Amino acid sequence: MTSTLLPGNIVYGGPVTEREAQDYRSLGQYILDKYKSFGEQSVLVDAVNGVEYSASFMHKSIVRLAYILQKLGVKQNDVIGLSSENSVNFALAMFAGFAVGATVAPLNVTYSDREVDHAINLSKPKIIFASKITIDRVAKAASKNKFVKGIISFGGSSKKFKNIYALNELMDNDKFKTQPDFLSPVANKEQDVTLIVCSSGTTGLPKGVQLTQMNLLATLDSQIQPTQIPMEEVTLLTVIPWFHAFGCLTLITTACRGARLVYLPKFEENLFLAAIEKYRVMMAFMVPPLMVFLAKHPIVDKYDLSSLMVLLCGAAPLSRETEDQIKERIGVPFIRQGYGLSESTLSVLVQNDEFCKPGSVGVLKVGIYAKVIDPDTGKLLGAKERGELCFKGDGIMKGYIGDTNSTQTAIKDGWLHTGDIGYYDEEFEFFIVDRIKELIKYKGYQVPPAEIEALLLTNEKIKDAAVIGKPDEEAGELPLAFVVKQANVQLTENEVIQFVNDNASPAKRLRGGVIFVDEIPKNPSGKILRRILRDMLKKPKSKL
Ligand SMILES: Nc1ncnc2c1ncn2[C@@H]1O[C@H](COP(=O)(O)OP(=O)(O)OP(=O)(O)O)[C@@H](O)[C@H]1O
Ligand SMILES: O=C(O)[C@H]1CSC(c2nc3ccc(O)cc3s2)=N1
Ligand SMILES: [Mg+2]
Repeated sequence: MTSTLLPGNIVYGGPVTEREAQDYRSLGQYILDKYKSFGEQSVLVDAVNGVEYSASFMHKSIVRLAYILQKLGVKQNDVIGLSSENSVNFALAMFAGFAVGATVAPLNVTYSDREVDHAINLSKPKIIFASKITIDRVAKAASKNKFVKGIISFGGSSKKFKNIYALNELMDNDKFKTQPDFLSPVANKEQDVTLIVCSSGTTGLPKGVQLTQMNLLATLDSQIQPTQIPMEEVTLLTVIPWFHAFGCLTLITTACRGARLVYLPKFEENLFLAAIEKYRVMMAFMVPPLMVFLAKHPIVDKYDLSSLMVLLCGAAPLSRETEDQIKERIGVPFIRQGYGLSESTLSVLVQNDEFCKPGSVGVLKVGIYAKVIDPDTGKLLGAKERGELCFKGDGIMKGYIGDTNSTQTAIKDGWLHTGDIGYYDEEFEFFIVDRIKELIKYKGYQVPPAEIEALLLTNEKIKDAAVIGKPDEEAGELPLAFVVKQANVQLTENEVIQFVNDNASPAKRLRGGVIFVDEIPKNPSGKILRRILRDMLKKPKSKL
């Protein structure tokens, strides 16, 4: 399927022809019915302890937990918080929340006390699920906010909040064991918010992105088109956190497709590679730092990764060099980069067999419209012209919770303005350049840090790198690199500067210098936290 150009330089990914999820009464009902139909098939695998969960186990447990939530007073459109690393309980809690027609609000497990407080004040959950590692922070935040009536613990406890229930005790209680099935309330699909995901907070405080029942159901339908990547009965691996849009949406889509999803609660080098080998993983969800790990880390050679057929990568820029290195090193036949935002439910662009030029993020998914505009004038641009990417389609969020101003800036006439600069070529294949906010302004040139980072990563002595603009009175900003050296190598600032001089256009030279660091700060979905690097620059040199 190729995209078409509509009048006014609008690119269209083509119609959604398959309809299935949209005809259900709710997302919760769809997931329940899907799990029921998959019977004893294994659908989730905990790669840490090797426990496998069947679809019928998931169905039975979701039904029971849905009754429990109702007994605890959770009603349709009430909000349920969910603060946990990837675990079977995360999936059960989310799907049971969907079943009762509640709005599920996953919370980042790395949030500090202050950030948990910020996030729950956006979504105002009545009940919060918390795991052992988050319960103390959740309890503290709950005690300060009257709207939280109870916490359901996956393990562990806290003295900071009175009303804590243990999930296993609730589930074992005979009162809740009676019913074989659960009927989800009929949703008002266009209006009811089923998920509130927090944006990553890369450019500021995280925003509460409200996704409706229809956003999710329509996205699920777009995923079952014959042109999309098939996932039925495929073994997939994920370590992307489920509290993040990318992780959360891929958990939901794989659940509805009867895939076997092997998950890790956090990234651990050996465990990640061992899981691919042990479970003969065919597809893995990836973010660029994981791709760089596969491309560069010495221990990768110790594992049999021959089962890997597809790597699905998104969330941050992936360089064509890293892509090539992986193909050469482990011979993965397909690398499929995608591009999406919390605000777009899942990816809006993805590569396929036909459109997979190195460095591209692929073509529009079915049902999605795109346009590229001049960020200053708003003028519509054509092929090969760089500008702000805007998208329209069924997956575009309802809005940011409690923030009409930001919603109106982000969505105009139904078009989501992404804040990302990119372009499409003559075949309507898209390329991301960088975020508008992160472009370095050197003497009137716009320098995308992602391009310099990609170049630096091609250097064998460099393990990781990040580039920011260093404020400069004369030039505006000067490109400056933070560099992590590979173990046991000699590398000087001058060598790095020379390397860029030899391989990039003059505006990209590292005129701001090079700072060697032990690690590049990144958030759990693999995005470089440039604001932390900027703060480091402001501090006196001795503290670096
Ligand atoms: N394949 C990709 N290549 C480059 N950038 C990508 C890709 N996929 C996603 N992104 C980036 O991720 C962004 C969406 O991420 P997300 O919704 O998680 O939050 P965020 O934009 O990082 O944070 P915030 O909006 O809170 O500042 C996109 O706007 C884009 O900048
Ligand atoms: O649709 C797919 O097949 C995969 C390929 S990569 C991808 C992504 N989805 C999101 C959703 C949110 C976000 O911030 C980034 C991505 S990349 N989806
Ligand atoms: Mg954003």
